[in-house]
Amino acid sequence: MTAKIIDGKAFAANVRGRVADHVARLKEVNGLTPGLAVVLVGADPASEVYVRNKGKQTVAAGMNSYKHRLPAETTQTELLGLIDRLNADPDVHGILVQLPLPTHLDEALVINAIAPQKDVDGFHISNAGKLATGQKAMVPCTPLGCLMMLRDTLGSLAGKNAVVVGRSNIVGKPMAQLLLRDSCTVTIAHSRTQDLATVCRNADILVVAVGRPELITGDHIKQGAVVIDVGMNRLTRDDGKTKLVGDVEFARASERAGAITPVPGGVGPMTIACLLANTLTATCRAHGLPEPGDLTP
Ligand SMILES: Nc1nc(=O)c2c([nH]1)NC[C@@H]1CN(c3ccc(C(=O)N[C@@H](CCC(=O)O)C(=O)O)cc3)C=[N+]21
Repeated sequence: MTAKIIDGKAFAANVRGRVADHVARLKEVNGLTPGLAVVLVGADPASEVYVRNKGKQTVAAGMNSYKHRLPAETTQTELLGLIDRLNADPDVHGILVQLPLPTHLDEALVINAIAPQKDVDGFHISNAGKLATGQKAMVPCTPLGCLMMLRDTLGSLAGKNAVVVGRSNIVGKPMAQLLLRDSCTVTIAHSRTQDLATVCRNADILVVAVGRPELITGDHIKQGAVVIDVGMNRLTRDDGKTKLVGDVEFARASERAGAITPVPGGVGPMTIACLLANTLTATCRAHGLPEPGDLTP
């Protein structure tokens, strides 16, 4: 079998289009413009590019983008002060603090200082707890994007065996919660799992987010499985150029999978589209308006 390639780029463009339609209506009917504040501490070049892309797409969807660039030596008190101001600002509906933060800053403390209803990353302890207990939450963007692509590919996920490789708070754990909510039988595997290939070969749905280039090979894939590759590993080739590869060995895996996401052009673009969707959702909730049902889990 040769897998269907799930076009995350096209899917993301469709999501952004739907967000833009909702935003246009919010403006016209309610006189509201969603606003997303992005906070970047320090000057990591990769982060700069990524933050610039987010800003562009935010504006293209008709939303306001507020960028806050702080020097690497910003103190915790200064950063918490900015978050307080953004929490109190009625024009800001979503706040994203770009991770990782410089090591002298306490990431958990900073994230938990964001007002949970403005936490468009879904990283706040309150949102994680709500997701885990089936309450309405802000859902992390990457798992939300993966869920949308899985539902689009498979229809109902009920009863499927889902294996999530990776147990991070930002992808693995919330992904497992979302799959469980959709009535999958969920296994969370990780770097210490014994006989990973056997565990993975049981998966109708395989979501990989371990950050190890091409750890998952064809040998790990059940015939016809749907494979979602969250990995983004930048490798330097012999000629000095860099290339982006996932956590899945794409060529081999697509000989067995039923459908698979590429890297780049798979999960990455969906993450940003879902950030915009979450900002729209946060705006609707802040104003007691009906939520965009097609853009929330
Ligand atoms: N608070 C916080 N929230 C985040 O969501 C967050 C973060 N911090 N820190 C950094 C990571 C990284 N991240 C990416 C999302 C999309 C692409 C993306 O769209 N990639 C494209 C192109 C990649 C390329 O060619 O460089 C693709 O996969 O096709 C990349 C990276 C979000 N992050």
